[in-house]
Amino acid sequence: MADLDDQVWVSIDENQFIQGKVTSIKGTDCSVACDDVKDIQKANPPQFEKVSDMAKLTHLNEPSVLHNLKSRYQDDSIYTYSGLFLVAVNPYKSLPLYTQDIVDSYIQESIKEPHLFAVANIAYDNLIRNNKDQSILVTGESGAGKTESTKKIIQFLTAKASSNLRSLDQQILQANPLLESFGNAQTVRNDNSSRFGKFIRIEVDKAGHICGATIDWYLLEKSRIVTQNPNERNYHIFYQLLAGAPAELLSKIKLGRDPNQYNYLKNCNKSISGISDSDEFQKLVAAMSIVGFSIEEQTNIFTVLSIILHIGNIAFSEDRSGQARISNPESVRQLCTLMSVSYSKFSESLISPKVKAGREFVTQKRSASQAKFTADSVAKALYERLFATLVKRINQTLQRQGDVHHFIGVLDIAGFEIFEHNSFEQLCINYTNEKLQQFFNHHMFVLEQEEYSREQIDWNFVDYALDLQKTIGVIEGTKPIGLLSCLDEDSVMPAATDRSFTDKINSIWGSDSDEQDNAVFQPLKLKQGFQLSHYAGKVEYSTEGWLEKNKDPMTEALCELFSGSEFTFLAELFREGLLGNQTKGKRGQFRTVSQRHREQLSALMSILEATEPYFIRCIIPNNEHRAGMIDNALVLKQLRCNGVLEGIRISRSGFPNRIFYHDFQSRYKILSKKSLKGLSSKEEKSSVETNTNQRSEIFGNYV
Ligand SMILES: Nc1ncnc2c1ncn2[C@@H]1O[C@H](COP(=O)(O)OP(=O)(O)OP(=O)(O)O)[C@@H](O)[C@H]1O
Repeated sequence: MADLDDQVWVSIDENQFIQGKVTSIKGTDCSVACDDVKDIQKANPPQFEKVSDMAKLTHLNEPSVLHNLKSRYQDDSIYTYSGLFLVAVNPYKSLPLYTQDIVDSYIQESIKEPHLFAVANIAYDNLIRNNKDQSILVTGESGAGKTESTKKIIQFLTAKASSNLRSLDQQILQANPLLESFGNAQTVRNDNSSRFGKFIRIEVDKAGHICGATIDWYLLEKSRIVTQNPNERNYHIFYQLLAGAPAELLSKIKLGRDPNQYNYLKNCNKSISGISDSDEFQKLVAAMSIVGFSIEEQTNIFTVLSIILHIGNIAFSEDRSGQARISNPESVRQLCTLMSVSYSKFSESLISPKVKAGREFVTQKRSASQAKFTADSVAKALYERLFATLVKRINQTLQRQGDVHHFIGVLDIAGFEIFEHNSFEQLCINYTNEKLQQFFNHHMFVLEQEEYSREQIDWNFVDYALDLQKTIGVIEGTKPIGLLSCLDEDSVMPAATDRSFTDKINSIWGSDSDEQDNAVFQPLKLKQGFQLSHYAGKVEYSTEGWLEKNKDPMTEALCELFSGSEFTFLAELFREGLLGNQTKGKRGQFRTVSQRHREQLSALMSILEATEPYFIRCIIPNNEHRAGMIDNALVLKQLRCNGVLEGIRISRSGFPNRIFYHDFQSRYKILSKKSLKGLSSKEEKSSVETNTNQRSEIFGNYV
């Protein structure tokens, strides 16, 4: 409880706090100089104003954290430490924080202010000192600044640990425009939104120089190829190609310049204000050359993009019996020439495919909408495979001969998502974040434990990683069967539907036990779906379309057709193992999206667990993309979702403050009976111990 004249925070609703001063205390009643209070939390003394590490705050509560971030942000101090986290608030304006001079200052450690460079610098130094791999985990919601932060970390590392080969540094930096052209798109939240997650490992040799890099990618948003919201766009590359490619190239790959000619591009935005797609194309081609793509390879890649756009233009009609027909056969013939596959086989696989029934093959009749669905699936699969090849090719260039001693990995992955409508994609991303948060909690636990035993302090610290296990168990568990395994089972059952899958998981996880109100899984009463409690909050998932979303869209016949193409680049896209998912499962089916994601995630977690991690939390300050403005509710929501508040909760359950003996002496010497002047550091320590033992009622457990 607060004392007279204390500065306090008063909550006026869940997300708003105002500062006040205690004016009188009578018994349990307390008057504060402000109105409408619900809850009071202590404010910090003035010397803590704008502290660069919030772990130092005497009162570590939500309003203090928000106030501190906000007042620093107003001074353009966008980076703040919060214990193990570096919090980065998107400035939405260009700040002079990333010049070569600033890079040099962080390398020389002449600036102490929180910064991405400071984190990267420590990671590098620890790699050398501790002889251990390092990882920097950057998360945040869309538009929060993850990709920009990742680029800056890599900029710093290439400067600090510059390779002996200048060309390699350049290639690492230039891989980015390539990834952005093919993996980023305009969305309502961000004009340059990454639609995939990535883990970039910067590899270092024994001498401490960069000797290579490897990029892993996760969960590319394939649906965007086929449909986009009206205020968004398809992937940048399509617009860049149409706007910037020379006329001869376009004519060679059978493309026109106008995006309105293509179904996959015409129903959404065509341009982004302030961006020239044509200039971006020139930059892309330059980057492709630096990364080592030959002109032939570039043309092959652009041809596949043309194929995708033409697949989107295949028009289907139906005859009287409901059998699909291709109504623009001439254009589809041209498309087949571009693909170097037989027209009859291709059209058959779309409108009347042969499928295995027992030992025999039977011809299936397809409606126009079914045929369109298959064509769209082919386009999506082609794009994903093209993206996979591109990254694989970049990795080949970035892998140098020479011994990789250790790496610093930078993970740039979407943060926790709670939308109005949450589907399979949100479950995958939230599951990933749940695992990453568990990793963080466990790491924090281990560090605390080490610290306490070093200081020989009695402790009873809980491993908060276990809190998250219940939810993770529901998603990935095996007993009785987790959501994802259940989905995989149903995805290969001919008779299963989204409804039957939902009923099944509800009956497994949503039993009517006494504990049901507290259970992490709850069936939804009014909708087809379920609710899951994540550390960041409860999320309702709708299960519509999950079976289709989870299946590999390519049939065996289509894979065979493409892998037999004379256009070898296209055929190679269907080679075994490209997506790591083509090794067939037990029943001869292709791997599902969920299987692949679980495998990738588990590989990622094993890598991360063997590293020393650093955590960067990017925050979007407002939804208007405006500089200098903080939306309290929005920022608090993110601090909850990204684990910063969870981290604070955990620190508060231990010993929240750590003060050097010397600082402690100067701050509290007035309370000591003895003179504490001129003590050696050893004496300082013992005098702090004596004084705190005597006055534990004053210091509580703060030291
Ligand atoms: N440090 C920064 N300095 C200046 N502007 C920034 C900075 N960080 C982010 N921005 C601005 O915010 C925009 C969005 O940032 P970014 O693309 O990095 O977000 P993101 O978190 O990666 O989003 P998504 O998940 O959608 O990919 C950038 O295009 C840029 O305009």
